[in-house]
Amino acid sequence: MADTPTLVFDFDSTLVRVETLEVLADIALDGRADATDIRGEIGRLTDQAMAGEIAFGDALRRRLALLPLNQSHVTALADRILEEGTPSVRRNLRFFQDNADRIIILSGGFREIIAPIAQRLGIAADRVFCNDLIYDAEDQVVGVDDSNPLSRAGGKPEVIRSLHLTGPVVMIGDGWTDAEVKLAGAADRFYAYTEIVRREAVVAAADAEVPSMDELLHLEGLPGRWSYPRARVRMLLLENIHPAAVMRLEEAGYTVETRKGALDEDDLIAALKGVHVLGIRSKTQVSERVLAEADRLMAVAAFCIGTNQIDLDACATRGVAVFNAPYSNTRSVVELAIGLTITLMRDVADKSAAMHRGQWNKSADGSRELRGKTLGIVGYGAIGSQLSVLAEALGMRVVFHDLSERLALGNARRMRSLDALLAESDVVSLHVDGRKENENLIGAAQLSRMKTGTLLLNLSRGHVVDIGALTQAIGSGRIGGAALDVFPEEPRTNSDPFDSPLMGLKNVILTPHIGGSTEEAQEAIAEFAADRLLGYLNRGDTTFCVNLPNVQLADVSGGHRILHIHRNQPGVLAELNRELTTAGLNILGQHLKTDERTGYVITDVDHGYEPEALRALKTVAGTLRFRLLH
Ligand SMILES: NC(=O)c1ccc[n+]([C@@H]2O[C@H](COP(=O)([O-])OP(=O)(O)OC[C@H]3O[C@@H](n4cnc5c(N)ncnc54)[C@H](O)[C@@H]3O)[C@@H](O)[C@H]2O)c1
Ligand SMILES: O=C(O)CC[C@@H](O)C(=O)O
Repeated sequence: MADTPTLVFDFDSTLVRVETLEVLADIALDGRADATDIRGEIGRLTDQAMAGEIAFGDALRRRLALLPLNQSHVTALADRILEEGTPSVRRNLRFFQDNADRIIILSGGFREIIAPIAQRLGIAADRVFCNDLIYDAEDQVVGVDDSNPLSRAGGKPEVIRSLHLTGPVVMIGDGWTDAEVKLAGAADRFYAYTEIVRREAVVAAADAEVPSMDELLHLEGLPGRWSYPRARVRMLLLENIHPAAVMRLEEAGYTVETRKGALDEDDLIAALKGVHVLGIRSKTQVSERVLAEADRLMAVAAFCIGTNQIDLDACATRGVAVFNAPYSNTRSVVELAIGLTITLMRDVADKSAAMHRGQWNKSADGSRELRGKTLGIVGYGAIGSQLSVLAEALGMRVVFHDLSERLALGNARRMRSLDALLAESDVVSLHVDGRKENENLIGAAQLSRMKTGTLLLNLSRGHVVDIGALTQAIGSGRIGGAALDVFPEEPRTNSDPFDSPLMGLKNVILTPHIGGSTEEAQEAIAEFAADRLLGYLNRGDTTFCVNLPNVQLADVSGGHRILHIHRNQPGVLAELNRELTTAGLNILGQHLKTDERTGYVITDVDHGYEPEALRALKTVAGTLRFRLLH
């Protein structure tokens, strides 16, 4: 077809991640005393030639003259060149193989090195244009074939012109000699390929910069390994999320930006423009207003347990998936709760503070062992139930209260009411979730039901305790001490001030929301939440999603996957399938899962269909979000 473009690829630092001559220099100079100097000179010549500062043919001959190169060196590189394929080229191998008849390799490099890659990509030998090394009788390289235009300045445009290609010619490469093809009028478009090396002058001369094959194929409207270049998917991670997450997401090809603190609503709205995935911890409020303004948002990950800072319903209504890491910091919170209980029981915090002021106060008054005391756990979920096990192991009696039916572990006793638990406990530890209804769960009335001298711990959410009432109860002596890790108002960053009426009170320990802040927990959260995001973005997998139906999915293989999130209303699946049939799609497999609010349909189809036909799926009544994956 006349309009089908011919894609002309450079080789070094484009199809492979190395510069051939530099690697040959390393091999040929191995063990020589002057290796560093020669190596440096060769690198300089390569850079100057690639940036267009000296003529290519000139640079090639000068570099070869510097090298004691022989056939065995060339063969050594040829034998391992397949390992040096550029990552996104390797990923898109199938594109090369399926489109080999519209691809040309055009390089100043050498045939022996290019041939194995061309073969792997399925490109016929007569579509490879490159230099031929000349050897003497001892197999030493003495130069290149001077009659080959590619051994001279301006060789690449000359070769392309001589081919009399019909249809558009698209040149792709990292060097100046590639830019020259377009500048000399031998190509219609030139893409500066920057996955391996980025040269300013080359980028400036290009129609566009492509940091990967995925981007190139996307810009050219050609089918690649990924339905959408992952580098175009922008992720914003706030609140100092562990670098393990950034590493995992970047390694998968996504573009990740990080910021240390949380953002207020207006700043978050501004920061979310064009962002597809938001990562937060407990402080960033993802409100209805934020979501209404987020033009691209498809997923939010809470890199923590709590999700009360996110308007989950508003997210679901927009088809925005929300993930968290429900178990990764559980143990850290439990260990801190145990430590704080002992610290409160022994008045350690005040005694230590006094020592720092030079006061020695050796006394057993008010100091008690854990053993035999009753711990009342409010909220017997992941944290509460694990605390129960550890507290019993330390000799405590455990009672608990939970709104849901929970299995009592060990000898723990379930209490039918919160009041009954409060009346019986020596220590009350709060581990309820952050639902709105739990605001002031512990207020003046509840504090008055506790035994005099009871200790109170809150490592759940700040709004669960009425701080004014607690301050009074501590002042009156009803509460013997308290440890609070969470507060109704928490500073957004470490540089913002903290204030609370509890500051300075006796036997009150205040910690800056660090229950889950251990190195182990933060790394585990980072990996878990990043994996959930990758599962969703790459496969459509919603396992552990907290606001959409959970569907566990294998990788897309062979076909394409259509993901359709919709309001749970009658007839959506039937209409969707009607549209799929009209579009001529052959369905390979289909899942539907609904909750009371939302439906999620995953349809794997054969890829031989007209992509335009899929547009109709977006118009199916009730559609919230539609995505195609392959
Ligand atoms: N301080 C920290 O750094 C830190 C770290 C992790 C988790 N958290 C918080 O700890 C809390 C517990 O986490 P989890 O993983 O155990 O959650 P979870 O969902 O496993 O357990 C919470 C339990 O509380 C129960 N519950 C809710 N409201 C209740 C009420 N009014 N009365 C009795 N029971 C009630 C639920 O039924 C559930 O069993 C959450 O608020 C979470 O955000 C804090
Ligand atoms: O690390 C955080 O910001 C939150 C920790 C904790 O409250 C959680 O919900 O997991």
